[in-house]
Amino acid sequence: MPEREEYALNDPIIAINGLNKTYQGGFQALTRVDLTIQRGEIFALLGPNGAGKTTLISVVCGLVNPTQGEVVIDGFDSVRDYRQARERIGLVPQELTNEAFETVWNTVSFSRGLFGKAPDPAHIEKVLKSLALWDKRDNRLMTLSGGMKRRVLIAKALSHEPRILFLDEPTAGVDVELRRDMWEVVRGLRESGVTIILTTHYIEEAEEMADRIGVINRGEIVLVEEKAALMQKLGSKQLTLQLQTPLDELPGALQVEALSLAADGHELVYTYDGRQAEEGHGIPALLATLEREGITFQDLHTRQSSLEDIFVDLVKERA
Ligand SMILES: Nc1ncnc2c1ncn2[C@@H]1O[C@H](COP(=O)(O)OP(=O)(O)OP(=O)(O)O)[C@@H](O)[C@H]1O
Repeated sequence: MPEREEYALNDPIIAINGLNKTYQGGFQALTRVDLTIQRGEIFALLGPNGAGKTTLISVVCGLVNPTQGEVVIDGFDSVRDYRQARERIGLVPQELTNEAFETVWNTVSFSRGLFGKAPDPAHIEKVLKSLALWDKRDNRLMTLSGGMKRRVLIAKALSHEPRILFLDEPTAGVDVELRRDMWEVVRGLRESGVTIILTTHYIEEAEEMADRIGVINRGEIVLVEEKAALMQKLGSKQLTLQLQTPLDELPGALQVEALSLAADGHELVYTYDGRQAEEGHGIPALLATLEREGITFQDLHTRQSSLEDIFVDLVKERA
């Protein structure tokens, strides 16, 4: 393990190596998890219910001990150097666990104190302003809306100036508008230099926010990829041509894997990704073949597979 002094700025901010977690009672929630998180990125951890997302976050945050393996946070071991490691992390938990009768200001200031940090009203003010909570600073938590309560959780997590922020299902159960608000908040935090790891069920959220995406299923990381590369590699597109005259079957020249007839021969469906174009079966080649064969079409539309399709396929494959 690297000594703290040797830790370079371009080293990953989190390095997880060979992590296993077996809960008392014998349930293995994490199996050989290796994962690195780069400084300043937004990493989305996707997985179905019970996949191990919260367990993984809890181990990284030092709340749950690993059975095997290690986590190094900004150069500090999460077990051996617990205090230094934990100080670097802000955790926004899934559940709303606020003191109903406290004010926003007191709650957030108190959280900072829990990390042994000296009071810093200027920092608390900055955090509250960045989360649009400044006007509510003297309000009791019970008087806030659900969305504001969630922001208070983020403010608490940021009170001690962490470099890493974990958001466990940040927008579970909130309406679309509020979800978009939260995304703005998270983007702003990234711009201020905070590394962000979020877990989510909402594929749209990962698609919208993440620089990289990890998929966890049954305690194993089954994929980690740049979002753009993932979409390109696994995502496919479909071109549907509505034929002028229906076909009973595809002529020989069109009998390739990527092509099929649909809607009783009224539609020709072409499923493609970057590969077909490289192999000379791209759209121009298809259109040229159609012309040669005298097949005409009256309309067309395209559809791109979403991260959701990719995710469902991945998790299904390994079920
Ligand atoms: N304290 C515990 N003791 C025993 N088993 C546990 C404990 N905590 C979690 N588990 C089990 O470990 C597995 C992973 O749970 P975890 O909460 O990490 O999943 P998750 O991916 O966060 O799920 P969700 O999306 O539903 O929050 C589940 O099968 C869960 O029942």
